[in-house]
Amino acid sequence: MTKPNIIVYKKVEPAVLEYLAETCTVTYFEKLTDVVYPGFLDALKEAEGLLGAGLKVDRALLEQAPRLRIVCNTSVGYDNLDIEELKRRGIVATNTPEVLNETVADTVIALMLAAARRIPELDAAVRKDLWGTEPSDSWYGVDVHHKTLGIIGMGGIGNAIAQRAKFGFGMNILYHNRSRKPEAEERFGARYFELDELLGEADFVCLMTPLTPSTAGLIGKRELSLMKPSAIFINGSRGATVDEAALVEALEKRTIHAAGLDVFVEEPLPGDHPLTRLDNVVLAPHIGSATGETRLKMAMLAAENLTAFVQGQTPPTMIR
Ligand SMILES: NC(=O)C1=CN([C@@H]2O[C@H](COP(=O)(O)OP(=O)(O)OC[C@H]3O[C@@H](n4cnc5c(N)ncnc54)[C@H](OP(=O)(O)O)[C@@H]3O)[C@@H](O)[C@H]2O)C=CC1
Ligand SMILES: O=CC(=O)O
Repeated sequence: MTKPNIIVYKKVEPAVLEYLAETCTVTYFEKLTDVVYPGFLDALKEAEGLLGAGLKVDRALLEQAPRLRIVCNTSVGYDNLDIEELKRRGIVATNTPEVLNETVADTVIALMLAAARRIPELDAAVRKDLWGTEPSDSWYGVDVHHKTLGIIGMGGIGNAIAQRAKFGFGMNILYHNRSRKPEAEERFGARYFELDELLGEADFVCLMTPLTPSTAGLIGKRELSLMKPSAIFINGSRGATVDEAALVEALEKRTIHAAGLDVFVEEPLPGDHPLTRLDNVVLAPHIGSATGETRLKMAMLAAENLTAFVQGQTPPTMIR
């Protein structure tokens, strides 16, 4: 029996490619910088499966992919996929939930600590030989422990953040979500708040929703104005859940204290972006899940989804 042609468009471990090659004929692009990347459109014409993350899979792309039957994201977020259009065409889509929860929560906590204790700024000062010349109180930060954390989006990752914040740092947990989460209320003593009330109460506001029509621009000028002047805002979701211009203004005018950001409207973030000029923001290059161990698990889960599908089974983490 001939093996179905598939495209892997993101760098994955050789073990993942070997596993896929057992059931599929793989065309591999380590990094796809553009859909007109040499050879990609030709491969797309024959492809029955696509595996990777971030590629915008919309009607225009699907017009170029007449044989496509499955799209496997190596990410939990799937805002790159036009799900309605895929469904209309009977194409299955999968993502990688759960396996990255702990790693992304570590990143979010790292951003909270780095922003509160000004780690990147002070690292730079030490390297510039300023230790000993600056008065020590100019390097003071703010405490994280026992403060109030407001989590917007109490899903898999939100819960892993709450776990760390509650039991590691003794924080008081508030949350806002599309639906109530009795288990989180029970486990972390998390209290449900409407969005505006949460913004006014929290010392740390952490945004962890998917990017959807209902969350695009969820945090804008008005929402930023509701936060405390001492608030630290963390975005681990997607850049477009926040009005970035309004966030820059709030940080510049210090109407909020600081921010820690892993995601941006334009990625990679341009080197001359206004955010890069601010010393009260910690910037990370969308590395929430980026450890070797977790990225391997994510790629393997995507590969298992694809393999199950070509073998006539239901993929384990199908988007419904
Ligand atoms: N920075 C990074 O590297 C990473 C970023 N992410 C981002 O994080 C997102 C969340 O991941 P994950 O926790 O696994 O997803 P989950 O689906 O487990 O959780 C998302 C939560 O957001 C809630 N939610 C959805 N829409 C709204 C809304 N309009 N208002 C309030 N809450 C809402 C959901 O509510 P309900 O329970 O009612 O559905 C759910 O509880 C991903 O979609 C991705 O965009 C993920 C991984 C890494
Ligand atoms: O941003 C990463 C994801 O898994 O979603």
